[in-house]
Amino acid sequence: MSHPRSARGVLLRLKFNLVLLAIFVLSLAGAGVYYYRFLEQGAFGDVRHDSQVMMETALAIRSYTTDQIKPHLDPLNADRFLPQTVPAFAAVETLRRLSGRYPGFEYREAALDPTNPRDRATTWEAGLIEQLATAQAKAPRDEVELSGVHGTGVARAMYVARPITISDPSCLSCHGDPALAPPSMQKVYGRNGGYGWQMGQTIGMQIVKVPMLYPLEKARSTFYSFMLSLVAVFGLMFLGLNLALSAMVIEPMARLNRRLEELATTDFLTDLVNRRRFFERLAAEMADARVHGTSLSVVMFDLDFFKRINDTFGHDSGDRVLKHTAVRIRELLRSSDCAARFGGEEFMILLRETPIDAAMALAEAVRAKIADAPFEVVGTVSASFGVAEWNHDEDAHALINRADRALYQAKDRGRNRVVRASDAPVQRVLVPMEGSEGI
Ligand SMILES: Nc1nc2c(ncn2[C@@H]2O[C@H](COP(=O)(O)OP(=O)(O)OP(=O)(O)O)[C@@H](O)[C@H]2O)c(=O)[nH]1
Repeated sequence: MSHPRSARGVLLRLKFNLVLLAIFVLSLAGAGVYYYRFLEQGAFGDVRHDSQVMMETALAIRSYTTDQIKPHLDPLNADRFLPQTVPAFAAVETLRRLSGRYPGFEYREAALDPTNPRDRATTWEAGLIEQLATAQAKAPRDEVELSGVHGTGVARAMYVARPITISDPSCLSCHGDPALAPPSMQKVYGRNGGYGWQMGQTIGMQIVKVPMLYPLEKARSTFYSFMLSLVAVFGLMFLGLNLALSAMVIEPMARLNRRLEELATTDFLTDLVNRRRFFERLAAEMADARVHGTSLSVVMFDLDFFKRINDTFGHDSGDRVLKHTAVRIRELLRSSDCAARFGGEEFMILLRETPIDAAMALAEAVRAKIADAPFEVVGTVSASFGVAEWNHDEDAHALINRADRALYQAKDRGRNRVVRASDAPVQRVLVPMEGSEGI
């Protein structure tokens, strides 16, 4: 009987843990998706910020070159062209030093028809310049900017691009009519590119690239640490809740169930098992005996003239006789035997692996144990016994009926004796009592 109880505990724990696991998996998935997006957005934000800073740095270098360097060095340009006086050159060269320290950070000024061939736009850059030119033409006064992600894997980078649109007429002194351009410049770059520019024309773009690999990897490792700590917290919670479940629910419930089971199967007066439990044990022992081909006997006995004891000494004295009878029976039984108070002053003993002769001997010992020593207050008490061995064909009722008939024969023959049951089945049907159904 302990198996179904522990099975109930296991089932309860299993259900509880499944619910817990489902909640955890859902929470983990929800928190994971939310947190990963949050970190990814943070990484994009950082990269965007870095690219803006870099773009502003390039603009600062450009304007410093135009305002502070170019005016001083321009007189020298007549003899020997100094590219350092060109704002684009100054910005590109300065920020190139930065990429030595921060690999992947790039600044470029790409043009469709550049003076310096190294500034020639790639196909992808040319497409961007077209887009910027279109946007700038639509909104000539606005600060146009395009940004996005370009490249894959390690080369994946965020770019920010701004158009280079001719707004200063002085630009045309070098890039308008080639005949008017400084000869020293033409000596360096030739006359093939970078001329014929118009005011308001978008001739190229400034483009900044900031690598995404590091911020995204940082976001990913933060994400894995977070998820790992969530799993660890859940593991501890899982353990704690299981311990609490055992201590606060499963164990008390099991104790309560054991107590209820005891109450439901024990006779409160004698502490022997009751009729219901006896039939359960009998069914189990019969099944076992059938499988193993062993013998099984029952001893049924009834105290003699018990009504007289009650009437003479009072009901409480009768109760004490019942109690002490149980004590005397117990002293003679093996732990594998089962004694029950069957009802009133009637008792039953189930003897496993016991043939009829051994059962008769045991019944005789019980009879002597009751009859030979007087009970307190009431004195000598005797009992009559019926003993039957199960024949492996009959059901529990037929076996009990045979023992019952033998018991009545013992009464008929003068009481205080043991009678062996006949092998013939009893025609008379016992009225089934509580707990005997279905046996
Ligand atoms: N004190 C006490 N008496 C009980 C209890 N249960 C049944 N009895 C009494 O047991 C008596 C049984 O009487 P009977 O069935 O006439 O049997 P008997 O007097 O023992 O006579 P025989 O069985 O023929 O020897 C009745 O008086 C019941 O009231 C109980 O729990 N306590």
